[in-house]
Amino acid sequence: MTASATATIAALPAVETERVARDSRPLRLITCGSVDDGKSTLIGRLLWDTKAVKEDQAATLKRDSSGQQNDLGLPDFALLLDGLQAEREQGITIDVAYRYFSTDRRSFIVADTPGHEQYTRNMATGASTADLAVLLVDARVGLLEQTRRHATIATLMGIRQFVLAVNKIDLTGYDRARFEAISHEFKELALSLGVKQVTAIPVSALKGENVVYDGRAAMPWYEGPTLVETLEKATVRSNQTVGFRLPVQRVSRPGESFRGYQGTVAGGAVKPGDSVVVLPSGIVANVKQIVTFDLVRNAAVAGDAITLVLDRQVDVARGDMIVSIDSQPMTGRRFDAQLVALQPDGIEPGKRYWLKSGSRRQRVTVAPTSQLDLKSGKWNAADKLSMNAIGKVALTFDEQAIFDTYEQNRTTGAFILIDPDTHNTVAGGMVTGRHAELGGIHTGDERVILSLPADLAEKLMATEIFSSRRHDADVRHTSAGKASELLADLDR
Ligand SMILES: Nc1nc2c(ncn2[C@@H]2O[C@H](COP(=O)(O)OP(=O)(O)OP(=O)(O)O)[C@@H](O)[C@H]2O)c(=O)[nH]1
Repeated sequence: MTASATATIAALPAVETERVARDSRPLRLITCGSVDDGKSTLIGRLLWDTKAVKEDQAATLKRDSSGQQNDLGLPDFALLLDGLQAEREQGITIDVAYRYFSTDRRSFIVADTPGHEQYTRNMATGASTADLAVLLVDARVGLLEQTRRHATIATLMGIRQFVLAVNKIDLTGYDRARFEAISHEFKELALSLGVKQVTAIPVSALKGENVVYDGRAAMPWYEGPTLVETLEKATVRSNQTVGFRLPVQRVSRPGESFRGYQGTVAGGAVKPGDSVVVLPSGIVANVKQIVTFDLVRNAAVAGDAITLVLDRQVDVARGDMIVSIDSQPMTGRRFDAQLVALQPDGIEPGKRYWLKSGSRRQRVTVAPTSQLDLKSGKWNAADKLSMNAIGKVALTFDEQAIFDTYEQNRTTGAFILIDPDTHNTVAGGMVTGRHAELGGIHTGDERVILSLPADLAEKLMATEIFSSRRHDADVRHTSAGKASELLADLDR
């Protein structure tokens, strides 16, 4: 039942699982911990106690672990994950092994991110598809700087549910006060990151206490859920908070009479008759037909690979996006983003890259503005980013770009940056919004009469007062004071 895959940060869309969830989609989780906190033991224990380990693997495990360090006569669960090292690849490939397990209630996919160097990017990749993060600490040691680092990265990648597994609780003599002090400190950390959904659990991964089976015999003072019970109740992060998105991968023209636009639905749903807009051109059309490899369908949802047929001839090319008319993504030339720098050269100020998001590849200039200090959780001003750094940047495109925020859609809000000279992937990133810059009301002779945020300028220009009198001399000479009055009127 185990499976693994290497993924690049470009492959932010989910790795598919053949398993069908019993009552919902599988819950995706990531486990994070410092060296020796017991991450491998915990994952091994989860797989073992949920019987996700095949019999042949189980036999090997029992054999290999005989004489291992633990004298409890238990298999060394960490061995289950050993195959991973061999799967590591060079270059930009990021190692994330996906393990599958299930209970009667639900199935789970756990992203296991090995490696101590490159940890940030491995973790960012694993976290990008996860609904929940399990953070491990050693009960004897408590929270470490790493714990803050992992929690911060998980939050940045959009995770809003944390489980704190206070592991090796057996080695503290099941010390309740110790557990409570660590949980308290962690909850404060989580709150400072804006995460309110936190469950802290005292665990012995080695002995299997409070993982799948409860640990009441050893910890009668703990009345909360086990790790698996918590996971069973967690919510799945939805990728469908915005409307229909179809990044066009290919235009199919098998004959004169048929023209279809192929791609994987990246958000929302679509059915024949729906009105859609082709971006960036802005052409409106209706959906005539939805075809999959063998069927004509009456609807398609996120994750479906489809061919979309429209009711009129429109100009659509690879890299365009077909979206629902009433919930459109952002379009523009300047966006704000957060990214993880992946190459030794880091990200230089003002350098030009190729940006790839789905099937689209565009020229972009990247200007770092700040870097996250993972120790303090603060953003410090920075104009370049070194390898593994997480930074905020402004993206400026040569042409119109199309994005959702990553918070709204993890496919259409994610991208990678490619160095045009070396073809290396230099960063993986998430769009956080349109770049807020000072815009202005331009008069007919291009004089700026008032500088104000671009959104507000657009809003003002869209009003009747300005659009009808745009070239009017009165408006051209409107003073800043007068324009402010007009704005104040608008906001009333
Ligand atoms: N007593 C006790 N030992 C544990 C527990 N969990 C893990 N260990 C032991 O701690 C050591 C480290 O466990 P691992 O699972 O290899 O730790 P890890 O965090 O995966 O380490 P890396 O893979 O190096 O990052 C091993 O000797 C485990 O047997 C626990 O709950 N109780």
